[in-house]
Amino acid sequence: MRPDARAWFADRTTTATSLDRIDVAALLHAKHRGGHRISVVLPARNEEATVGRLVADLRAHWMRRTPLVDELVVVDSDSTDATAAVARAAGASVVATTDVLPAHGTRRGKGEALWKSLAATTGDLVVFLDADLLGDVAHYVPGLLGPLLTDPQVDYVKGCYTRPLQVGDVVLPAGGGRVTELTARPLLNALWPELAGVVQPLGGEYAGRRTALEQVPFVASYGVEVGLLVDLLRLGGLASLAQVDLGERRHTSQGVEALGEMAGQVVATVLARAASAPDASGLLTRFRHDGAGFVPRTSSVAVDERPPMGTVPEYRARLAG
Ligand SMILES: O=c1ccn([C@@H]2O[C@H](COP(=O)(O)OP(=O)(O)O)[C@@H](O)[C@H]2O)c(=O)[nH]1
Ligand SMILES: O=C(O)[C@@H](COP(=O)(O)O)O[C@H]1O[C@H](CO)[C@@H](O)[C@H](O)[C@H]1O
Repeated sequence: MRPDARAWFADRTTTATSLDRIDVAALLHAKHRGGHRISVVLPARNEEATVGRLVADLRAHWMRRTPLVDELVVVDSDSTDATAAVARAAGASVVATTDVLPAHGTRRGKGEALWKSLAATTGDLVVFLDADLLGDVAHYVPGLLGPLLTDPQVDYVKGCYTRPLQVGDVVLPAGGGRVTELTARPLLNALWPELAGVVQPLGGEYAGRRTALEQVPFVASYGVEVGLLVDLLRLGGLASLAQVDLGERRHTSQGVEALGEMAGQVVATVLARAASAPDASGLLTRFRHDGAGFVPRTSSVAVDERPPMGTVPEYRARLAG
């Protein structure tokens, strides 16, 4: 690792692997002393199997027992299952991406749900968690908030964790984060070596200051994490970033075929951010074998992004109001 990445990794990595490793009382005090309002956002597309327990746990811990979180919003991202009803029944506020900033239309993708979440929440600190997380992850919330509540220089905090991989009924102790290991990490190391210390650049659990998040574009697809990381590096420098070891992360994993398109979206975003990038086609061709021969399938992975929320008139009017 380059000296700047190594120094960042040493200075900006903290540990919050369980609740007994976190001084929640101190965080509550810092929240009140700083006059902070905290939003938790769960982008969810067809997560009826996991979103209810997750919402119930997070509300019990951080809204009922300990008033750390002020609002918990599930962003329903064109779900075709009962995600919205299950989340609402568990106590979450639920907004459909189509209902937020309707004049701007709705694009497909996780990043779109996250971009719209800024217009559907009010916290000056925003925590993002995937809605397909498994196991006890309540500590993720105070863990991610810690650096934001205690260090005014930090604008964005990434969770990091070991990533078991579930294959059928077997859970392998490692192997998760396939797009990270095979695509994002090599590209980030090559193009932004100062980010080499980021353990989970694509991890879906992170938190940020609204004042920073509203100044950067949100890639509508799965390119959103890598796009935010590069854009927030450019906005505030390495010193404005931090990461927290949250222990282990398990989630409902997609197959390699779906991850192929995700990887394409990550690569397209990296190419769009790397000024020296050739004029990327925005297309990805993959192949299946139909028994007789290889059948190509081309899909668009072109970067489709939303502008910084701070430039959207309706958002600015809401802030002014
Ligand atoms: O168009 C989308 C795709 C995904 N997601 C959500 O984003 C999170 C991460 O997506 P996914 O689990 O598909 O990615 P993985 O974790 O498998 O890489 C999950 O809560 C999804 O429900 C979303 O809100 N809209
Ligand atoms: O890190 C990764 O390689 C991918 C896939 O993880 P798995 O191989 O399914 O554990 O998962 C992440 O990437 C997505 C794109 O940035 C994020 O949106 C997901 O939240 C995150 O789980």
